Amino acid sequence: MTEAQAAERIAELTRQINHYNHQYYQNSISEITDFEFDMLLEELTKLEAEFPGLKAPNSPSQRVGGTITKTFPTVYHQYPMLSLSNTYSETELREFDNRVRKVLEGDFEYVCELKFDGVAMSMTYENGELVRGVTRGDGTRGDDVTPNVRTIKNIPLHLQGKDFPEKFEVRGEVFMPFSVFEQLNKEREDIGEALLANPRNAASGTLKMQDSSIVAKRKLSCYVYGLLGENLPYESHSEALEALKKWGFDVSPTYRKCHSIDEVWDFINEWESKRFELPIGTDGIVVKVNSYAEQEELGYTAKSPRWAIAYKYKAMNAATPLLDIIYQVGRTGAVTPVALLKPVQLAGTTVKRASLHNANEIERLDIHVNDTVFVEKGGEIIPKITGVDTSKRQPNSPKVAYVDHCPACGSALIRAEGEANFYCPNEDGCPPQIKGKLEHFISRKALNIESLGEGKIELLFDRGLVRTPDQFYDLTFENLFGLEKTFVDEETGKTRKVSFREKTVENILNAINKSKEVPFDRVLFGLGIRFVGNTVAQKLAAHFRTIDNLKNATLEELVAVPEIGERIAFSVQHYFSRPEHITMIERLQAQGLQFSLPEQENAGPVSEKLSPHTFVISGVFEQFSRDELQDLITRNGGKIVSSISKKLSYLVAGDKMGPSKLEKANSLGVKIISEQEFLKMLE
Ligand SMILES: NC(=O)c1ccc[n+]([C@@H]2O[C@H](COP(=O)([O-])OP(=O)(O)OC[C@H]3O[C@@H](n4cnc5c(N)ncnc54)[C@H](O)[C@@H]3O)[C@@H](O)[C@H]2O)c1
Ligand SMILES: [Zn+2]
Repeated sequence: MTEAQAAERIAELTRQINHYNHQYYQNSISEITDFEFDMLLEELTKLEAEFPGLKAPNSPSQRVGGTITKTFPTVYHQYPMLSLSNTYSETELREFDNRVRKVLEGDFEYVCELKFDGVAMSMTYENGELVRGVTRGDGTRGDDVTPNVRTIKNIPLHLQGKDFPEKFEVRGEVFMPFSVFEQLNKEREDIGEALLANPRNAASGTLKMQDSSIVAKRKLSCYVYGLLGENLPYESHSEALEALKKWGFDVSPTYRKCHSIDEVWDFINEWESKRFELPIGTDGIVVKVNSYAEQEELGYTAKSPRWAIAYKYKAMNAATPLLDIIYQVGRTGAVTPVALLKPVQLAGTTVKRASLHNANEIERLDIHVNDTVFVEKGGEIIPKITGVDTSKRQPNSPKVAYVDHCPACGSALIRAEGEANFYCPNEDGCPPQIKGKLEHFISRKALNIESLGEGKIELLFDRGLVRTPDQFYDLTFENLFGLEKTFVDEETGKTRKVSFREKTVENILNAINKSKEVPFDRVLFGLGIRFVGNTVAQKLAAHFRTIDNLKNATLEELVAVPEIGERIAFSVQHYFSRPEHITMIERLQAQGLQFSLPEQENAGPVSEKLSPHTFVISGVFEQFSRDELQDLITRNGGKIVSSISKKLSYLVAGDKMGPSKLEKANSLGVKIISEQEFLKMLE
């Protein structure tokens, strides 16, 4: 390669790596696999070594890849948060060991730890109290996300015992367990939101959220793996880990001291498949020299310590022919393509299907009919297609054409601007949407009609007994008794019989009757309005109190509710614009379902003290949730508005208010008051 060719290639690699870094760290999106990314970076590093004159001082090979955001306060790290050099090969791991042994004399120890796949976090403690949580950012400066870190249950706010240093920093990995991730995606699918790609991206996206109460619901977790500070009384990494455990931190019990690189290699082999049994994602092993004095001797490069290396496992993948693509239609009409594959063994399971997410993904992968594709199983349960083996492509094989009509009802599909998914617009006439809506209505968080599981809904639908939720309430013993159907599982060929015996029918009718007591917010959730998940339903119910108020709300009134954006507001209005929906709600009301919050809470204003003032509330408050505060304002004659304008009477500012809001209020001369000052107004 000539120098000119190298320069061109370096420029191209730099551009690509910067782009993927930006997507990964700023937007929590992986456009390519970690392995592909690491290969690009390795290629760049090698070229720069060969042509040192072409190495730019700010090349991505020289810098930690992350970025800081503009939405959180920026904090300088006391100790830089570096990256780890990484390798996928045993040879390079042994080369690392050789380099270490050249510097250190005699025997030394390594500590091997699992590399949990999440987001690095720096936590500072003073006098035993958590005072700050900061992301890695660009390594020098990170985002101060303390309120979000406080919501993580296994990060102690106060330390146990007494023998901890006055001030120190702990490093750890914040991650989302698989079970939480799957539940979150299920909820997102339920309300028609785009699915999150993997638990790491979900964890990093969650930490960047402005509303800590939502972060708390996401159930993040943290394993700590490092201690830093001045004059600490520990001589090695493993001693520090033991101390951290004593003070109440969660240190994964999986680490091990090793006395040679062979022992390290054994540890790596041992976890290669065992890691899949863990409830969280891991992508490798971190090998660290144990003694602090020896770590200092080895030192650092600009980007990573010389005393540690990450051995990364290659994701398990296999090549297999694509047999077909089928299109599933969900409750909200979203169409999801699923690849049917020639069965192939992967990480101990037989894979027959893989998710393709959406039309963009098929386009990006450039899949042609009959292609041989690569499937990969990361930690996630559903395998994914990561690429096409183009060498096996049959000549003249056409590109896969995405369906343009609903496979279930034949309607022409639509795609809203900026959305990845196609939708079937036939919301009240498309069988999978109808069945999906019925299943949603009876689900536990909605009307909770136990004993009407999936197969039974299908049976009721097939017999023409129930098409809309109000028809559940017309069902009688005679309708149901004796109904029967045998289902065949497509995958396994096993059959399952659903039958309505006397006891079953009684249970169902009881549950239907009991659902009339389910509170308004859950009924609202059960209606299955797109983008109205259970949290949104609670907020709407608390704010509007009755279905009539909600139905008649203007767009402006809807977006004035905290957390309700235009997308939700439009969807709510669209729902109530359909006469079929109004008729159905009226029938449900006539059956006695709850369409308002109880009377006593529904009392009118308790005072007119705040009239005729307008309020915007922003940030997190000490004594009240935002909903409570908002309720307090309206019940005392004040009015909540959505945006800051010159006419606004007060901005009630809590902790962690966005800087842009503050700036706007200041520039318009709006009066800014604290929670305390606000409470004074009510005295
Ligand atoms: N797919 C993409 O588009 C894309 C883009 C950018 C980066 N990446 C991936 O991210 C990697 C670079 O990220 P990085 O610099 O954070 O490196 P890294 O994630 O490979 O290693 C450093 C990080 O490991 C984590 N870690 C987990 N367990 C640890 C332990 N026991 N001890 C110490 N650290 C531990 C820490 O968060 C630390 O910051 C790349 O190698 C690539 O795989 C992917
Ligand atoms: Zn359809």
